[in-house]
Amino acid sequence: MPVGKIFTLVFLKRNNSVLLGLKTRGLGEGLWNGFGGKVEENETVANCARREVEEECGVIASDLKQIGVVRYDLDYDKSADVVHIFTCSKFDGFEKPSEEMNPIKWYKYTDIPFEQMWPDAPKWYPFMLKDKYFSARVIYTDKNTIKDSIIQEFGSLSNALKLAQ
Ligand SMILES: COc1nc(N)nc2c1ncn2[C@H]1C[C@H](O)[C@@H](COP(=O)(O)OP(=O)(O)OP(=O)(O)O)O1
Repeated sequence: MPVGKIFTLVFLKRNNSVLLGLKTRGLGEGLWNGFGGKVEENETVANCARREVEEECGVIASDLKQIGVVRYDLDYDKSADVVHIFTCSKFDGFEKPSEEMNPIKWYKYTDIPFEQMWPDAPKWYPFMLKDKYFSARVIYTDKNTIKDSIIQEFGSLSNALKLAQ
């Protein structure tokens, strides 16, 4: 399946909590997620991650670390999307909601609202929360149904990125 869109998704962390936002529009509307969006033309993945965090929750990320990648095969769309996953535990400014993510809320790692998130989230969040390098591939038959998935942990990011290609 040809890769269509490339996205970023960033998780700010503090005291065993992660900042999530409720998406108010577009892809994933009504679901809690990290902060991110489409990589623009002539933009690096890391610059996209930094820009989206500032646009969507108002802070400047200073130690962004890419830890994984998820490839989504969307059977219903006959296309595949790739989402680059980052974590960040140092940032400047105060987090605030935006037009696209409102409200925002710090969730304890033990209290994440998986019932109001994309169905794939519980599969790879454990790796993200532990800052383990990982690669995942998820096949959706429709927006609510996962046909198959594979998640693998790696010792380095470069190896993790290979599986998603
Ligand atoms: C298909 O499954 C998905 N699961 C999860 N957990 N997250 C996903 C999935 N598909 C996309 N995402 C993430 C990737 C991005 O962080 C957002 C979607 O970004 P959006 O479409 O809002 O991108 P923007 O560039 O911000 O869009 P606008 O042009 O509308 O501002 O969800």
